[in-house]
Amino acid sequence: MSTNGDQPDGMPSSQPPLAHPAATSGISIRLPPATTPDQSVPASPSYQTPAMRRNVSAGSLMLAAEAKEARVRVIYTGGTIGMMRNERHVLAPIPNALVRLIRKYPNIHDEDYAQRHFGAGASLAPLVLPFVQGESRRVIYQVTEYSPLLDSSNMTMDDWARIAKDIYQSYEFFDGFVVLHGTDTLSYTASALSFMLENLGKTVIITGSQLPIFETRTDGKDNFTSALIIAGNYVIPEVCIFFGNKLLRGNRTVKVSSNSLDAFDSPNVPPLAQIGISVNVDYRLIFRPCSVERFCVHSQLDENVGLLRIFPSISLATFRAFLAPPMRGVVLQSFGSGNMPSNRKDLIDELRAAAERGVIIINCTQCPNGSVAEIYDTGKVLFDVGVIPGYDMTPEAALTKLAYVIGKSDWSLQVKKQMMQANLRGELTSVAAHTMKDYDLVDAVARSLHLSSPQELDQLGATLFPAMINAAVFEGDLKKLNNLKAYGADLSGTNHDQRTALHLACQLGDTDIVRHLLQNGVSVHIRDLCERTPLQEAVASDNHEIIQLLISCGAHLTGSSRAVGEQLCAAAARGALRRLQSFQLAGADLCLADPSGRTALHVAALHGYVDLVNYLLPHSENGEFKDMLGLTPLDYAQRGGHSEIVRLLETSQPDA
Ligand SMILES: NC(=O)C[C@H](N)C(=O)O
Repeated sequence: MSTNGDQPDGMPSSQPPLAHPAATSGISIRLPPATTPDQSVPASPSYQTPAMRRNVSAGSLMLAAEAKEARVRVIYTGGTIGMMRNERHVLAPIPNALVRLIRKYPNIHDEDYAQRHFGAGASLAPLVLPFVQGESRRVIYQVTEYSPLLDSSNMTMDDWARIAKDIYQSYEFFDGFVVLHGTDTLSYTASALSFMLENLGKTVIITGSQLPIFETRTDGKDNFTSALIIAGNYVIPEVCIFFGNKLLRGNRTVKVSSNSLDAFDSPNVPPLAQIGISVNVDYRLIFRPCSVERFCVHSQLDENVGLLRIFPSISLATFRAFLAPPMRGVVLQSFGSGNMPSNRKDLIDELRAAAERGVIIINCTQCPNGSVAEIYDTGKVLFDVGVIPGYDMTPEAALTKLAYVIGKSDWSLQVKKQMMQANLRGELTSVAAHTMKDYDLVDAVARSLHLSSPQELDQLGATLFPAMINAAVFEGDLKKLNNLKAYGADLSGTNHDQRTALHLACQLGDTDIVRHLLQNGVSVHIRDLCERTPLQEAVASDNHEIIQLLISCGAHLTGSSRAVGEQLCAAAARGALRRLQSFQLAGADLCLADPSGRTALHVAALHGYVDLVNYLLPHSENGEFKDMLGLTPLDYAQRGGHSEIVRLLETSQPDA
């Protein structure tokens, strides 16, 4: 790995999806046209625009793809991070200031790299994080600033929906997402987004700061750069919060301090990652979506929800008013392990009546730490009147989950209640953790090797488990895979070449194992040392069933359009029809050109493959592309003397 992060020409591209407009312009990252996604509609790949094809065939080749890069979209909503003191001497967000500052800040933006790769002086050019030792990818990022910028106290559910939709619309263009946000309501936004972003496969990090980034002393710079590094380099398919050197699961967080730089805590779950000299991710804690479904957004939240914190001598009038229509969901913040005054028949009757009216009432503790449980008579009384246990959910998570669940108009009341008790995104712990010691198997090996320190054990696990998982995948042994998981192995773990078990299973073409790994949350987005994804392995082995499985899980092609064009041309030169079909199934635009501007159709015409020409023609806009020599597929067919193909191409011309 070169120390400055530049890669030699010809390295496989790390460009995320082909759709990335920077792939065609080589200058700036632009976003796809804004459309409003239907709720729960899967994202559709949009990397086949005619403009893109024209650009590629015109030889406007992507410079950015030459370096090993990751693309991160930054959504800047407001918050102290971008605030300055106004004429009233109080902090308020300043429009159009953040990006201007970043461009001048060499620790956050490498102007030299940006100029070399995206063109000189382009104020729209993407921002570039200077290369970070120890991380494999240089982060290229684009900031979308919202208008108006908001203090997070002014944010509403509509703002959450806007963020969710923006992530949805650009999902395939970026490797990860960072949301800059005020800290006051950040835990609410993080919790809400964790539910709204369904089957999330990429890293989403929300961060902000306690001191403005414009000030000499600021936590904003560190929080922002660490969030960028993690979002670009680590596949953590969760909505996280980065603050105070810790990466926390968003829906487990609470803001615990209004002035400490360590403003957030996750009382019931340890940090997903800690940032010291290096980034240490605890992959065993990552909550992974385990259904074979694509990423989508559910933006319909119900606003008729509330938090009712009981206190000694609370009046019946207050209680009744709070539970009255239009209220549809209430988080009852009870005492201790879920208790309320059991001698207050008036309140209990009110709760029973509300539950019978269909109001969903969730019991969460007022304590910052711990869970509700049926331990005391004063707690059992709530269960008995139909109040649902919220286990160890934070009030923020319980409230936003209620808004999300009640907003699911196609779920019955019974399903909604079940969902409130289910662990949807790692937001609650409903059963005691299993008792098997995580590292039993590794312990046994360690004992025989006389290893003892926790670090040595961890290292042994990280080395042994991927190898053992791969052996099980190679043997097609599902039982062994399950056993390894029970022993504490992370099925998403990577080998030293950064390949996961899913890469191997796709390469081997074992559909059952692929399905099993996907159902166990193994990410489809992890790229190995050579930048290959599981989808590329499936294409290379021409396994259409596996390609479809991966696509239905949100996989998409990555890499520059030129690289795909080269592979299409290579397949066409071999007459490999099935490979072309594999690429098409994987979402590739069959018109993508190689560096000489030649498409698969040019090559198939030159080599006289009639079946390929027949297959490619309907996807090829009449086959009129010109390569760098100005030659069309028809010219190639004529020069090759392939009369059947000449006829096919001539009859496909619009004026034929
Ligand atoms: N530190 C902060 O960002 C606080 C600010 N009031 C906000 O939430 O927008």
